[in-house]
Amino acid sequence: MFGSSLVRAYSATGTKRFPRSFEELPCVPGGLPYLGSFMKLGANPHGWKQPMENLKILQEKYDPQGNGLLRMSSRLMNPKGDGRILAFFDPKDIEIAYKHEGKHPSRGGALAPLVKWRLSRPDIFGETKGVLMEEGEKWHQLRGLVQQDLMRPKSAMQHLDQIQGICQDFLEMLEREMSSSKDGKTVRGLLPHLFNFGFEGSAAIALDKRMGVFRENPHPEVMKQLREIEIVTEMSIDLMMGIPWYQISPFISPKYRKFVRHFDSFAYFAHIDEVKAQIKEKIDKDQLKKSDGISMLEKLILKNGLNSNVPFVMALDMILAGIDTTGASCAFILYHLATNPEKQDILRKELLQHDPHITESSLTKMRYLKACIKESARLTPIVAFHLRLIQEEFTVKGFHVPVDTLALWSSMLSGRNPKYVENPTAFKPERWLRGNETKVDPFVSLPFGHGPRMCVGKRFADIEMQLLTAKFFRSYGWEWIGQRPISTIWQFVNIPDQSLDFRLHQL
Ligand code: HEM
Repeated sequence: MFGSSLVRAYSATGTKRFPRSFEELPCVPGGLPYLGSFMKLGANPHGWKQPMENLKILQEKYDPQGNGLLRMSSRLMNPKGDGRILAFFDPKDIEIAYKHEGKHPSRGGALAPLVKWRLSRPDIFGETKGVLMEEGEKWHQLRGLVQQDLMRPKSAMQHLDQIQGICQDFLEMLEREMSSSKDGKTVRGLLPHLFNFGFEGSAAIALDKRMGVFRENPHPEVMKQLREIEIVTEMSIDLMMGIPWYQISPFISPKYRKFVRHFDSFAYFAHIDEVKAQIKEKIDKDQLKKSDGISMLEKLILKNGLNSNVPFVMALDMILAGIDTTGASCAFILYHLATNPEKQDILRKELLQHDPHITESSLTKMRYLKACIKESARLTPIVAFHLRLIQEEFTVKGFHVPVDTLALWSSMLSGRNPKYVENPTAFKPERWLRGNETKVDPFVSLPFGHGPRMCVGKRFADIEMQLLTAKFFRSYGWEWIGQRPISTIWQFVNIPDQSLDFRLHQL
């Protein structure tokens, strides 16, 4: 009965030490019952558009000594741990927290509306909620089934030519946009096109199918589906952060019913039965063999069998998870390079040392390109918060953190904090190059998360961002003509708060 407190009170050498209790941590007080003080992240002045900025204000107010730890509460966000939430600000403490994420890391119940929808659609999801939403041993098994095919560096490299083809189509679309502008050089409102790039790239990798979004006349059905996803994404923060009436009954939550309608439309559009029939035919004719040339879906079917839902749900998740994430990341890269012409020149010099057709070997040598992408993710990470439901108690800065505490941190805050990054507001890709003496702690900026539950699409997202950036800056000089500085809006991921407008100079 006294086991865990005794372990805490005595160190391994038997000398007495007293971690202070969780309740003694600096804390954001108040809040409504059930919703708790966590909801102050969505209050004025920044609202849910910039909850990270609100968190910074709350830390300055309630942790004036700058301990780097701030306790909050919300039973909505963490029903399992009595509403305990702890925000971390110091990269050293973030590293410690990851060490206690357990064998089956969990991001808690933040995606509850999506889980509810999946459970109500057994015809699509069957025995699995997908790697994004499964928990515990089921997540572990599922991740094991897809890990190798998705995370091996070679897997992504097999798609180099396919993605370069998509980049080429994007460039042709840009030419059309420019030639219809007054000065023949301007493109405005590029963000939706970048989302389309994420969609086209993910669909090509997952299904080996080109959707043709950059054609002069894209298929209206495909564009309708992209709109469905846009609606779902726009609604998701409202649903995730509001009182979950839909858990009592979907009938009392018109918002949830709308969310489901649009999600259904997208999921059924994937035409799973049709794709299944085509692949079955290939298998029957003995035409489907494990090789580099087959789609990710086909690889997963060969491993899991045609009757398993796992390959189809993974393909659906790849498409869903690759739209806004890759699109918004590319948007910020373009912005930072367009507003830093001297960095743009250094990048171009590197790109021009290689053949325009990028190969695995030339990509490996493009170190400045990768540093630009890392630096953009440090300044404007698209994921607002990283979450872990702590599975092993630990002590940090002398305070006890119990099991089932929901730990959260924001790369936006650590990445811009002068305590951890020298001259943090400057776009300085050089800081990520080997040999640079001003080292940045790796836990300062974690665009893809960390550990066994980190982003499973990282390899694909990396090559998509690298190829698009390389093609764009080799072909044009990019000049930003929007307002400065750009800021972010949290819309499931952080996206730019204004239209992406550029003037392009042909090289
Ligand atoms: C630049 C683009 C992307 C960024 C910045 C990004 C970032 C992230 C982050 C931060 C996580 C949470 C990791 C954690 O909890 O430690 C995540 C999870 C995930 N991402 Fe990505 N992502 C991107 C693109 C993609 C793409 C293209 C796919 C398609 C395969 C994808 C699929 C997933 C999946 C399935 C998970 C859940 C993994 C799990 O729970 O085991 N992501 N992503």
